[in-house]
Amino acid sequence: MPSLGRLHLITDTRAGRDPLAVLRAVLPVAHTQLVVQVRVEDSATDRQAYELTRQVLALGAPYGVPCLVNDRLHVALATGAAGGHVGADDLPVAAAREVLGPAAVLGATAREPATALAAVTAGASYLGVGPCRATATKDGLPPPIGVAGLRAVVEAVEVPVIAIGGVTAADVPELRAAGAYGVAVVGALSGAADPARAAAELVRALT
Ligand SMILES: Cc1ncc(COP(=O)(O)OP(=O)(O)O)c(N)n1
Ligand SMILES: Cc1nc(C(=O)O)sc1CCOP(=O)(O)O
Ligand SMILES: [Mg+2]
Repeated sequence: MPSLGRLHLITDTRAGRDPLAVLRAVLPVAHTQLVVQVRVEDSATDRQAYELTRQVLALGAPYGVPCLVNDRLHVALATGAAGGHVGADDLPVAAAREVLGPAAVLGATAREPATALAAVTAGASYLGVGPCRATATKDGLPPPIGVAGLRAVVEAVEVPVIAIGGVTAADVPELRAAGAYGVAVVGALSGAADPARAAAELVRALT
């Protein structure tokens, strides 16, 4: 399996956002470290998820940027994406691994060491761990686990840990010091006045 990028851009498909414009801006400056995770609103149709994934794949291909699909693993398979990401409300990790096959990248959400270890045992190739900070991007999250919570997970597993939830470039040194391999962001890029510049700052902090 090729090495995982350290900057995971999660698509922002909320009203008023333009995930493909953000991706076009970010690709030239971040492609060496970039992974794109296609995440659509729960209300989106599979067809919408499929079309967005195809567009992301087309934009990322010249740069060799891998694309993962959140939740909807059939969309990952149908589009030839590199893999997927699952959490507590999605297919169990072992089932997701069965669906995607042994070569795919499979991320799983974990918030504490026990579930992290279980996810890795079941076949996760990386973990998304958070929320590290408070975030308005997603409703219904538990309280932030902070840097200490992230470190506890890092110490329990041997796969890359991707910190998520309210992460900005300013947080990266502390998260990396705690053992995070990389970060996953929505707002830090999608909400930036200049996404290319924000991506460059994130990559500089991560590498
Ligand atoms: C890298 C990364 N980490 C965590 C998540 C969250 O996944 P999940 O808990 O399944 O929640 P939804 O994103 O599906 O709402 C993620 N997507 N990516
Ligand atoms: C989709 C998602 N999952 C999270 C988790 O902790 O499981 S936090 C999150 C949203 C991340 O967006 P932002 O970078 O804008 O905070
Ligand atoms: Mg999910």
